[in-house]
Amino acid sequence: MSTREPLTDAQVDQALAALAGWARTGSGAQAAIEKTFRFADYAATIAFVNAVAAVAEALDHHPDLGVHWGRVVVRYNTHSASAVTALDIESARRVDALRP
Ligand SMILES: C[C@H](O)[C@H](O)[C@H]1CNC2=NC(N)=NC(=O)C2=N1
Repeated sequence: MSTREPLTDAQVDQALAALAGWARTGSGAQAAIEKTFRFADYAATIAFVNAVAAVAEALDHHPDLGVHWGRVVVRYNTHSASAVTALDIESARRVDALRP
């Protein structure tokens, strides 16, 4: 199965059980996965954003990012599928791996 095929809400929830801090928002065509990361200062915040951008370019799969002082909200879904897909889950794993 392609990594850009839609996952059901139940499949998304099952995959997220292994990913700390990630949650599904919405369901069906509105489903996305989201996690908030916190940082001690703005420089660390932006360094993380740049690292996430590098992951996104490497996978050709790009999250919505909410960038705030000391806080970044990372949100993935697959636009072309109007769904959460295995590629979103893999992206979440790679973003988690950026943090010690
Ligand atoms: C041409 C390129 O592969 C597509 O536009 C990619 C780029 N990044 C993407 N990112 C996300 N989140 N969903 C997509 O469907 C998507 N499509």
